[in-house]
Amino acid sequence: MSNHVSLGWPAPAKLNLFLHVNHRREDGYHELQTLFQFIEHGDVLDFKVTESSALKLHSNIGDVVADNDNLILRAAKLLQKRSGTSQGAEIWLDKRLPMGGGIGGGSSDAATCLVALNALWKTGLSRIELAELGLSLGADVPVFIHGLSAFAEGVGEQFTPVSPKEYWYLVLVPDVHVSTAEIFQDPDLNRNTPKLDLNSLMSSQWQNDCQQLVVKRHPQVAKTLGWLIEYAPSRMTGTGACIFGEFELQQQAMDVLAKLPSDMTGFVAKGTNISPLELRLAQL
Ligand SMILES: C[C@@](CO)(OP(=O)(O)O)[C@H](O)COP(=O)(O)OP(=O)(O)OC[C@H]1O[C@@H](n2ccc(N)nc2=O)[C@H](O)[C@@H]1O
Ligand SMILES: Nc1ncnc2c1ncn2[C@@H]1O[C@H](COP(=O)(O)OP(=O)(O)O)[C@@H](O)[C@H]1O
Repeated sequence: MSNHVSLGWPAPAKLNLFLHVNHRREDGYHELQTLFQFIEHGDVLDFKVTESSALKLHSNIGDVVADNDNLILRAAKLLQKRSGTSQGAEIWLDKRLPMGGGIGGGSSDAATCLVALNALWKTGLSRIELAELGLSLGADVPVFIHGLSAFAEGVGEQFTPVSPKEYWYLVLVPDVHVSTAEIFQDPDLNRNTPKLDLNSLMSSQWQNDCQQLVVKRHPQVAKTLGWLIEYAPSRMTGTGACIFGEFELQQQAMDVLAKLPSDMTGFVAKGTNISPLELRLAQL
């Protein structure tokens, strides 16, 4: 086996351009209608295939996430089990995305790991099979595996590729952790938005049904949204806490970033309807 390290596998972030909560099911899960778009900003993973089945992760986040919980190692183990391969891997994670902010970094890492190792181990699973594996790790993993901006329904597992406008975004990261479970359990969540067909959704005004509640519960999110909305149409992604504003031009987003108060953080990135992971896969 060679010492070759396969470098530069991107794990991009996503934004939920809209997020509607339609219904709470008997099992407590919520049916959603949401529009995912990737952004050109994310974590980066490197992989070295090994002959022994051991899996080893090196990362720049230390032990913030225990190995047993890390979605990268959990994804690699699942693929080993499902494919029966005897190979292992050494994996390096360069974590650049804020964690738990609704931009999907953990899910994207898991998806990149499944797609990259399936190629490097030559385990030959189809995209659909990989997405099925990924779904057991989290509702947002399949869209990252398919790699195209998509409208998703159900609990996020049924989707249709769509091509929303690729704006430049200024993404602000409030220094607060919003628990997805807590938001979905909150009696005040607006969970009864009527389901609409895709055409009506694409042409209606986009909103995030979790935003009002998160803003009420977390003053830091309210303050961040209140600041950004003065400069651009802005909303929350996922169950928070990140807020994004949309701009026609990179320079406009950079100009607003330059005005950011010292107690706020953020970054500028372009929306893209094809995941950067697809481009890396095509280079193999
Ligand atoms: C709602 C989204 C939109 O992108 O939020 P973000 O995580 O991105 O903020 C995701 O689909 C989230 O997916 P994921 O982050 O995998 O959620 P999970 O860990 O599976 O769910 C955490 C908890 O939230 C609740 N939950 C989650 C998803 C859903 N459709 N209905 C729910 O009621 C459940 O109580 C679940 O136990
Ligand atoms: N590789 C990983 N990167 C980020 N978070 C991870 C990872 N593996 C497990 N996690 C766990 O998943 C949680 C949610 O991660 P993340 O995907 O960044 O948030 P969100 O779904 O809100 O965008 C983190 O708080 C962390 O405990």
